[in-house]
Amino acid sequence: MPRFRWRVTRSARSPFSVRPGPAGTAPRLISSLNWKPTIPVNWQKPLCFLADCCANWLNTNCLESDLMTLFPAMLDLQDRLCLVVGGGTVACRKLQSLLAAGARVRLVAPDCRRPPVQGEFEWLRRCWRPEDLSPDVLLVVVATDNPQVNREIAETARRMNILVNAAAVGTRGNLQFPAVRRRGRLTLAVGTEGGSPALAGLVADLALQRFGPEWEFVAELVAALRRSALTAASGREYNQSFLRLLLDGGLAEMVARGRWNDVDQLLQTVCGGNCSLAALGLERPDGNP
Ligand SMILES: C[C@@]1(CC(=O)O)c2cc3[nH]c(cc4nc(cc5[nH]c(cc(n2)[C@H]1CCC(=O)O)[C@@](C)(CC(=O)O)[C@@H]5CCC(=O)O)C(CC(=O)O)=C4CCC(=O)O)c(CCC(=O)O)c3CC(=O)O
Ligand SMILES: NC(=O)C1=CN([C@@H]2O[C@H](COP(=O)(O)OP(=O)(O)OC[C@H]3O[C@@H](n4cnc5c(N)ncnc54)[C@H](O)[C@@H]3O)[C@@H](O)[C@H]2O)C=CC1
Repeated sequence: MPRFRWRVTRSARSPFSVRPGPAGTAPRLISSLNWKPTIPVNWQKPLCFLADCCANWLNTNCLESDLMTLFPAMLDLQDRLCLVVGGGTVACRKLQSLLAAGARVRLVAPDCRRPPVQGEFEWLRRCWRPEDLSPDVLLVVVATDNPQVNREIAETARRMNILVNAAAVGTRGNLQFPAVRRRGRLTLAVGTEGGSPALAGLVADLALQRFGPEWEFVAELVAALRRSALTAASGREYNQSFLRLLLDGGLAEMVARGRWNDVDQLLQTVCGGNCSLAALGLERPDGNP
């Protein structure tokens, strides 16, 4: 069966409105659709009302996630205060990712089902209170199993310009966590704008298979190369052509197989005679100079 999908770019609007007619005449029905309605005058007001109701309903119930074009960004959360409300599996997963990012985390929940294996956090062992959203909170994860509480926290936080990660259905947030996999400094982050978080996880897993453990070293190497040989001033094309030559020359495979002499050889061929792992300040993982 074909599946209809609303394509609305901003908030949904009723396609109809009523404008007052000239003095003494009935109000006019204005349609923004390419359809000129011939509707009996006494139907016009109820029809507008109905269309408004539909638009409101769509706005609050269906279109929130479809409307968004989220801006993907990497946040520096080091020492920033993040609040996690709820202590279930979901909240604990988010707690763990925030701690891994170096955030200062405050958990507000009567229980904590899966305490993180690593990292320290503050735990207010009770239910959420409005004063928990102090102005020094940068972001709040809303993950209780109580929809009303979730909505209240999210609304209060948005009013205070605090970023809201709404983990639960029916709560409106403005920051979603993507599925993240890492190879050292190479971060693979996949999002589906709330469409299917499980798919995001699956695609991230596929990407991780494609970029195996050797990519951690590859990313280190090209970062060192960028600091020394490649430069921001040279622009993208210059940088990319170097990187292409290295990758097409089999850099990742050489690293994966520990062929460090070949890596040095490739660096010399592509980047010039003096370039080598040692010259870039990188230790060979096999310990040889
Ligand atoms: C909007 C968002 C807000 C946010 O939480 O940030 C959100 C919302 C919701 N998730 C729900 C369900 C599930 N979420 C997961 C898993 C993940 N969810 C994550 C992110 C996001 N989830 C954000 C959108 C991101 C995007 O779309 O790109 C990931 C990527 C990152 C992370 O959580 O850190 C992590 C992947 C972990 C990984 O593999 O890396 C699984 C699978 C599992 O648990 O294994 C399920 C069950 C299967 C399914 O439903 O798909 C429900 C329904 C709850 C209910 O039915 O009660 C809601 C609420 C709703 O849909 O309104
Ligand atoms: N975003 C995501 O990835 C996913 C989100 N969800 C949704 O996230 C929500 C939480 O899911 P789970 O962790 O599985 O729930 P859970 O039932 O395991 O835990 C709920 C937690 O909320 C706490 N809580 C309840 N009222 C509270 C209050 N007033 N103040 C502070 N804490 C309070 C409870 O003590 C408990 O620790 C649910 O709405 C669920 O549907 C579910 C799966 C994945």
